[in-house]
Amino acid sequence: MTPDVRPLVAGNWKMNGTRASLDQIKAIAEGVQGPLSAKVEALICPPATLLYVATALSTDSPLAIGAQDCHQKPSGAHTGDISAEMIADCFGTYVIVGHSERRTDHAETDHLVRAKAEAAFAAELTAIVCIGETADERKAGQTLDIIKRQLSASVPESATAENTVIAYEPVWAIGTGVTPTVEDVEKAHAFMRSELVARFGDAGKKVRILYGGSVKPSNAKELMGVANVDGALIGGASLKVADFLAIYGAYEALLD
Ligand SMILES: O=C(CO)COP(=O)(O)O
Repeated sequence: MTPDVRPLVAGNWKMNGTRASLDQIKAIAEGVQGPLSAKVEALICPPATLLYVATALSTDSPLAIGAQDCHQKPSGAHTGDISAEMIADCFGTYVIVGHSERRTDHAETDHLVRAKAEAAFAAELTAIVCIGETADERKAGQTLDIIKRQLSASVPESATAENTVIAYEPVWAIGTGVTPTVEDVEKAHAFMRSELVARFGDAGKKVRILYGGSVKPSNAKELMGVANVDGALIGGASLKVADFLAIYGAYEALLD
């Protein structure tokens, strides 16, 4: 945790969810109502097909809704893509950019991710910029080099603590049930913090840095308690209402 920074517990549903899953949005929207919501923000990023209805279902809840990707242009001949403006038009307030699955499946570069984050800012969305090393890069001892490069090249110059969230997701920890040690998470997050402060000054002290990769109810308290970890980006466990709410609820004990 970072002093005076409101943590963000975010779920990334990836390519999962049909209209039947809207009941889960409703349950999460209800589940995050309560005193903890003043201290911890909750977000679900469903697939784009559910975005509009999901925001309608959560209007009376502190639950925020976001998208998983956007195009770098506001509109135009880009079959199959959605723009940041379209997300804002559906009342989404966040968009994930540069997830490792998009970097791999769609060959997205740091340069493109940065343009997408800029598109998000132009539409007044908060961009969650994902970075993280692969297993091979880690074995080669390049973890901090990769983090440094991705952070510097994927995050726009116009980033602020309000329009930008960083999600550190070691690729080898995604969907594997394996997480880095607390010491490794602490080291990576301290490094990101120092890089952000060096580049953005005081704003860099307040940019939220999420950890993502096999976050579960059983490890949430330990991981969320690490210095400079300002929340979680959760894949698989965010598809289960009870698990998402348990991870969110881990902050009850941490903020006591
Ligand atoms: O990629 C992730 C979130 O964006 C993490 O996924 P898992 O929580 O399923 O490991």
